[in-house]
Amino acid sequence: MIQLIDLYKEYKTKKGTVVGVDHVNLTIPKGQIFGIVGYSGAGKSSVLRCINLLEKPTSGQVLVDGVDLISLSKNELRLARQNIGMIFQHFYLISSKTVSENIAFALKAAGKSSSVITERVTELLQLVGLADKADQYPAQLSGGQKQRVGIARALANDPHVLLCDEPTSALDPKTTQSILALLGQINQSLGLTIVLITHEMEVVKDLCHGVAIMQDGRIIEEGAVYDIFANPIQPLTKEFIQTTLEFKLPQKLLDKLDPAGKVVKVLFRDEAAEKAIIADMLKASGIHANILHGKIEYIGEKPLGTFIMEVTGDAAGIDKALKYLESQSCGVEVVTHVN
Ligand SMILES: Nc1ncnc2c1ncn2[C@@H]1O[C@H](COP(=O)(O)OP(=O)(O)OP(=O)(O)O)[C@@H](O)[C@H]1O
Repeated sequence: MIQLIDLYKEYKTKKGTVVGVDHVNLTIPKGQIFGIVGYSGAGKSSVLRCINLLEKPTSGQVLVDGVDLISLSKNELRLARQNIGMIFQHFYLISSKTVSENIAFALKAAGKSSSVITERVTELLQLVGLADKADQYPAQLSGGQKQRVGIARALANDPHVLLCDEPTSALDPKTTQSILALLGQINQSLGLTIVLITHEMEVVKDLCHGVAIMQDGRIIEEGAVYDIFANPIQPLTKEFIQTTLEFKLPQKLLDKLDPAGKVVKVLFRDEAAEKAIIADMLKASGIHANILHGKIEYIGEKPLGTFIMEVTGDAAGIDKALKYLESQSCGVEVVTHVN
């Protein structure tokens, strides 16, 4: 488990003091994949780098498996850091060393014997699917393969925690999927706690159990990924979720909308996503609904339906229809801009 207690980090620059992390409190349960989302400058990297004290917090506490890292001596911290692996957007492999040597480097630094190193490197290469690339150099690898080496190196000393700093931002969508699948598999098979920072909500949806949204050094919203998608509160959270909806209504269609009607976004949560609620709503209210966009997806194991529809009819009927949806635990939002 990772606990950040009143974590505060400021940077002294020539232009003055910059606050990177502004009194963050966060608990990440053991074995979770936890996403931290936010725009550039929100403080994601600062939080992540405080978890292994790559950045020393100005104040607050960082507890990993109950151990307060800030209170440790230099030597104790060196050992504690072996429990915390890290991977990076730009991989940071040593270009003059082969794939095997890059992975072995982390084991050598931890003082492992050469027979242990040889055995462990072989094991790790198998785990990340690079058994045939052992003697290649980083320049001979694709981006996805480089990240696999980064993951193997980070796992070399059997950490309990893996910190991922935008691990797929430099990769194409297909490679991104394969790296996310590998991280998911590692989380399952090794029970590793993974903290992943990203600006892509899609990554969070596909991989994470929990998520925190950051803005200006603070966590503005946090929770289980399904709950955040099904019931976002903060405008910024809604904005991030909107980026995963992958649709744009044609302008021609928008021009034709009835000015007396309303365009509503409806979230069908849990079992509501699998029921014929729209048909029941029409029956109950006598209004008309024109579906402009709709999809049902599964986040984790739970269904979430998102529908955009134009509702027309008398005002009382529209009101009744929207109230009916709310009574069925649907999230209802009247939207003027749907793009
Ligand atoms: N070493 C540093 N020196 C001075 N200011 C810093 C330093 N590192 C971060 N900051 C500042 O702290 C704030 C948070 O930065 P941080 O890199 O943590 O955000 P981020 O959300 O990870 O952004 P990005 O996605 O661009 O990496 C920003 O205002 C940034 O300019």
